[in-house]
Amino acid sequence: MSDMAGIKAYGLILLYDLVLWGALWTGLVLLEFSSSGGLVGLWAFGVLRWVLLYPFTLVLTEGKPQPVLTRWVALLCLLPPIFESGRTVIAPPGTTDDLGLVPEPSMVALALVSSTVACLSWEMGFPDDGGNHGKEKKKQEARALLLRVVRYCRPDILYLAAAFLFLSLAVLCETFIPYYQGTVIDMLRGPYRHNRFMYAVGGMAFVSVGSALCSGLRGGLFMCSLSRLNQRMRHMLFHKLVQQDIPFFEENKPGSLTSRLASDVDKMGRSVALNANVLVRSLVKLIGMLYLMLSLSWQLTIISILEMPLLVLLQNAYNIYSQEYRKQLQDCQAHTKELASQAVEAVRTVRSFRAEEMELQRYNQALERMFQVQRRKGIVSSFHCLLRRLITVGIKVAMLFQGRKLISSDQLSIGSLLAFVLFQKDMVSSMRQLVYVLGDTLATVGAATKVFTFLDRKADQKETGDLAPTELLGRVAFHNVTFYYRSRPETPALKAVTLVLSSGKMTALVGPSGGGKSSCVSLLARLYEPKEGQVLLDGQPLHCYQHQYLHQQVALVSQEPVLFSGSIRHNIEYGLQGCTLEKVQEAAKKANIHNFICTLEEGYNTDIGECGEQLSSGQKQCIAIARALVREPKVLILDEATRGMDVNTEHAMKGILAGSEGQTVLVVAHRLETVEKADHIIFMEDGEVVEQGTHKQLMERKGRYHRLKEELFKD
Ligand SMILES: Nc1ncnc2c1ncn2[C@@H]1O[C@H](COP(=O)(O)OP(=O)(O)OP(=O)(O)O)[C@@H](O)[C@H]1O
Repeated sequence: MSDMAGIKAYGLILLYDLVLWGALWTGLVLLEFSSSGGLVGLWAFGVLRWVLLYPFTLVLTEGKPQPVLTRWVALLCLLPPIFESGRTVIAPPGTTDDLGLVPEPSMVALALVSSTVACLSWEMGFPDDGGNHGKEKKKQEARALLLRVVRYCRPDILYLAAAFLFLSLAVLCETFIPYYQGTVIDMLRGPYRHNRFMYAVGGMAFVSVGSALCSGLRGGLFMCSLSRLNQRMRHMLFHKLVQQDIPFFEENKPGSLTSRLASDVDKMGRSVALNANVLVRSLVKLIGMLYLMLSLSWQLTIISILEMPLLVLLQNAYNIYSQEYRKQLQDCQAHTKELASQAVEAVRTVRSFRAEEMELQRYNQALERMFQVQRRKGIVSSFHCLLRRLITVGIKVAMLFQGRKLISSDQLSIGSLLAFVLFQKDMVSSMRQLVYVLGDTLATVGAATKVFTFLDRKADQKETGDLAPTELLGRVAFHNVTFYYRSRPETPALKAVTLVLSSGKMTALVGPSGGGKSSCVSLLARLYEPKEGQVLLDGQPLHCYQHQYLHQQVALVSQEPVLFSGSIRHNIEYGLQGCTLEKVQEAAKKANIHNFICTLEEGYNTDIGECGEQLSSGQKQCIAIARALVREPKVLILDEATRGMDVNTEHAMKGILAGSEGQTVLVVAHRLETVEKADHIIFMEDGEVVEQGTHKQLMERKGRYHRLKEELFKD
């Protein structure tokens, strides 16, 4: 349905409803039924109105009414009995008028305004999108996302229920404050009646204190549930992140992942706890105030309500720009953060290449881009603010003119006008908040999407099995393994590699840089999955083994061992539960680092600083080796682990490599001695196994190994 056709349908329905309401009302008055019936009668009248109005809506829309139209019609008919039921419940006994079968005209007007405001607000937040299926799907997804966030709040349901209760009470009390203020002013003008004056002042004090108290409780409870939600979400997200496959971390920069954890989770939490808070608060307040304003003057109410559609239109236009700028700003912030952390983390490399100026330039460019976006966002925001103020002032002036007219014709008292002006101010801010909160909620859907994308992401790895044999020989076989890195889907890193690491033997992988040695190591450590072929441990594919078991049996010391901030002991026993100090010391002795550790004041409890920055690279490697050895692995992988060691440490390492009884050792080494001592040497080039055999055999063959030996293994 086009916009014009839609507006026409709304107009016709309203007209039909007026005629219907008039006819029913006249009929009942003539039959003298209008002043009896009570709540039941009101409900019956509402349902009857709907039964007559809905088929008319169907006829008008050829049987396909927009959901918003259906909602609007239902609200229009049912809000009067709902309001009256609410009023009867909260009003003190004996203070309500006798309810007739037909709702009062003011009640019908209130229902019309409320249903229009509610539907407009809903549409702004979650518009239904007729034939535009792509957009409609997006909106549905946004709705589903928001509902999903709400579902995550379930454990805090008690806090939230209490918070919403206090919120409603606070708002109701707040709504009555201007009303009592107007009453007090009117009393000051007329003859002084002590009891009534005290009653009005007491009422004002009561609602003011009640509102402050309930607001405080509401705020505390909301903040509490928000913090709990944040904590839960961060825990879940971090849990999910650490389970992801390695290619995922290559594709997603650490900066953006940590910003997901920190700011996006926070934004998402805010969208439910804070926005729901403002949403309910504004809605309850708006409806309450509309009711009181209509009871004071319907003409002034209509003028002040005009502000709403104008503000909605303005906000709608503003949201389109602001969302775009917000997204751009988020990207810019993430980029700037990433540049800064990259430069700080790699400060040694930056210094050694004298690249400070270049890094500064890159950072400045990123800052400049961010500034441009911020500036454009600021300009749009100022325009928006200006137009909003102009609308507000215009409406206020019109209201004052009309108010003066009503006072001079004795239709309104000065106190009522004052109360009205106070209500109007509040109503506008409630409407603004409502409109803002809907825009903001949609904007935070972006944050929720990012969080849930990670939360729902399944690691691109085969399901881990539950094999955990007590006896393991440690025989490794690569069977026709072909492997691609995800960032280079066209170039295979390994091409149909077939090789065997005999149990209890030491095998050396050698070859020129980029030959595929580290890729083999990564596959054996199950950091990646082969595209074709299999990596077998004792004849079983790696993924069939229990995760924990596999990483205890296959331990890796990588090219650049990563240590964590904390003590030396923490780093050696990393990932092991219940590891004794004796075992840690034993592993450290084997890795030839025990003596050094003993020279430190706090021994194994010495803090090694962030990423082990207080240690030399050789010491770091020794600790990484101890970390592997403490697991007593059946398969030990040393990927160029001899790099960066001093002569003593290197000698000690050779001892370990030679004397590792029953342990299958795979070493990617650059040094001649290490390779010569290996039981088996595999020469790799361009992702393929080119030659293999013992040192002697390969030297005799005088092939690639022999040719490369001099240059590659030169000391
Ligand atoms: N993370 C990665 N993403 C994309 N390509 C990669 C990645 N790591 C390695 N490669 C590529 O895969 C191929 C094999 O690299 P690999 O690191 O296995 O070689 P290598 O023999 O260990 O080299 P080096 O001795 O220099 O460590 C190379 O062409 C390399 O550029």
